[in-house]
Amino acid sequence: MTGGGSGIGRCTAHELADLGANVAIIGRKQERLDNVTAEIRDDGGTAASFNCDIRDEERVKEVVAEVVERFGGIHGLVNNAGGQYKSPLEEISTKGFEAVVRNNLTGGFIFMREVFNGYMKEHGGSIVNIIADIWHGWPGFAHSGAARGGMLTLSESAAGEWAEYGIRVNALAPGSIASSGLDTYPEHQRSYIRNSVIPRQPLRRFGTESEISAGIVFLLSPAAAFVTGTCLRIDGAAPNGRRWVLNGSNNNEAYNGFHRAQRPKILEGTD
Ligand SMILES: CCCCCCCCC/C=C/C(=O)SCCNC(=O)CCNC(=O)[C@H](O)C(C)(C)COP(=O)(O)OP(=O)(O)OC[C@H]1O[C@@H](n2cnc3c(N)ncnc32)[C@H](O)[C@@H]1OP(=O)(O)O
Ligand SMILES: NC(=O)C1=CN([C@@H]2O[C@H](COP(=O)(O)OP(=O)(O)OC[C@H]3O[C@@H](n4cnc5c(N)ncnc54)[C@H](OP(=O)(O)O)[C@@H]3O)[C@@H](O)[C@H]2O)C=CC1
Repeated sequence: MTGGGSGIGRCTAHELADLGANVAIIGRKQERLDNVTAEIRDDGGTAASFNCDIRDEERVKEVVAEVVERFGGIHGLVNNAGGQYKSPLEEISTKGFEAVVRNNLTGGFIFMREVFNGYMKEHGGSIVNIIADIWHGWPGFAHSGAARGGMLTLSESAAGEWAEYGIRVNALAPGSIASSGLDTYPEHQRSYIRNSVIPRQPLRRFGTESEISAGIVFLLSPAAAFVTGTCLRIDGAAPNGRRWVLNGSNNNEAYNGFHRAQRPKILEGTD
């Protein structure tokens, strides 16, 4: 479980441990990892923490070997670690773009490859890659949208290539989830989500960490034995990228910046 020290990862680690799994809690901040490991042990479960930056290839190799040594195998991998910052596309530096892609795509790729080579190739397993609500883009988070879109197709490719090894690979896309991760954003951004994003979503509320962990557990479990190469969207039917068009009373305002000659024929005579 990468990113197991907080939020969705912590919640999923608890749920997996309750179901009897031995859980490897992976992340960078040792105190968080130790806290979650202690919580699970207090509840009677089995867990161990592994300090690791998912972008550090050599450390990932070591951690995969340590987990196999400690628990005897890796039957499930949850690539959950990730995050990004909000920025207009034109202001994202190349360094910032690459940092976000490395955290949300390359790191997950490294983990998948190492778990495949270090255990699953011989024994099979299930991989769940956490992405985001990236349909129709992710305005304000273009770097992360690009990385998560990459993670989606990476999951589909891996599902095709690794099916013969008994490995299932799926993505899971959370919508707006009331998690510790969301709490890291400044209040004005959170209130924008609360007041402008959530009301345009059919279920009109934030999702919870446990609603995401339930989906992860399903995809890891034998109940999903015939599910691979797909994406489970748990988002209350959030429109995300489409919100820019859905914002007005009709769609015409989306064309306001266009010269008359460029406007679609269907809009002629509507203003
Ligand atoms: C609509 C409302 C929705 C409001 C919010 C909507 C949320 C939607 C739901 C999503 C929820 C979640 O994902 S929950 C997960 C929450 N957690 C996070 O998001 C954690 C975010 N942070 C990180 O993971 C990392 O800091 C990350 C961004 C990957 C960068 O890590 P690194 O250590 O590799 O890199 P750094 O050295 O920090 O930065 C590298 C460069 O990146 C750029 N950079 C980094 N942070 C920056 C920042 N805050 N602002 C500008 N630029 C930044 C700069 O160019 C940096 O270079 P210099 O200029 O040289 O410094
Ligand atoms: N909450 C939401 O609304 C949504 C969340 N998501 C995604 O779901 C996932 C979990 O989010 P959530 O629980 O909300 O947020 P959190 O910020 O609580 O969780 C992210 C976790 O990832 C770990 N992490 C980040 N970067 C690295 C790294 N390079 N190496 C190792 N660990 C890392 C962090 O721990 P540490 O800093 O200690 O390493 C942290 O525990 C993230 O990928 C997030 O982007 C997607 C859509 C919506």
